[in-house]
Amino acid sequence: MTKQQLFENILKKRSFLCVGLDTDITKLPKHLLKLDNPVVEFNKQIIEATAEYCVSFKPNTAFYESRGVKGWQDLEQTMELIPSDIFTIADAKRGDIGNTSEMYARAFFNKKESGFDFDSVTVAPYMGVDSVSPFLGFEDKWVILLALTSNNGSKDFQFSLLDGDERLYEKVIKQAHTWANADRLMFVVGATRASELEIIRKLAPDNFLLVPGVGAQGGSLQEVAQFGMNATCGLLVNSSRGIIYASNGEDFAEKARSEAKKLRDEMDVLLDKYLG
Ligand SMILES: O=c1ccn([C@@H]2O[C@H](COP(=O)(O)O)[C@@H](O)[C@H]2O)c(=O)[nH]1
Repeated sequence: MTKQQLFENILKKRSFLCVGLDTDITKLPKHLLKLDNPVVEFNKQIIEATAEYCVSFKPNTAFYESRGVKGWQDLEQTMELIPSDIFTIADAKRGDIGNTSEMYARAFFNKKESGFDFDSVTVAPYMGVDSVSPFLGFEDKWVILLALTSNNGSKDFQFSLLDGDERLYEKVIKQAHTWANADRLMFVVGATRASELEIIRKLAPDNFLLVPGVGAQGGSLQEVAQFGMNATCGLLVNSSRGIIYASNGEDFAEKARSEAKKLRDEMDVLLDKYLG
């Protein structure tokens, strides 16, 4: 999917919501556990209930990898259920020496070999250009590079001051601009770091930002939009637990739908306010 197509979907749906499919089998509603494939059934109902209100789905691969072969099969079946006009993110946080990164890229982008055809994958920048460029070798696919993460531990390294008063996350963003342009490269910025968004927008005026951390982690959607929105919206705001576990009863899909709609309705107002 191109940047323009993503922006058109945002305008059409009046939403920049990304629903996180972080499906933990221990948190599923009890009535689903009797089924042969509870994770896929749960995801199917969540996708059907929320697709109208979001422009992206983001399975965090850890929730599937932790269950071995069955988890990978569930992820593959889940991906088949996502409508083709919705942007997909493999939140896998990969990156290794070049030839290994090439294998990771094939795992998420080469459907013929692996069964997966994600639009994008999250990548850690720490190992540098040769660890990221294999992902960029796949035409029309996106790299979403970790810049400033939402967790407390982000302070351990990402805020470190380098020579000339530059912080490590700023260097990541600047350097990454020499690897790819805003048509193929997004950055992860936590919603809990909204105060940094003004600086980040100066460094990355045109890039989409994937912003996790609203909902369960307490980040503010209003602040993210105020400081982070650009002329093509430039934001994909993720909520996982706040939507998919809104209820663990038989009404889980209905409750997920209302949570997604609530966020979409707020986004609609914010799009009016900042994009006109
Ligand atoms: O900085 C980061 C990077 C990734 N994540 C991931 O996003 C979701 C957030 O889930 P919630 O339930 O909405 O808190 C999850 O998959 C994280 O691994 C992040 O939170 N922060």
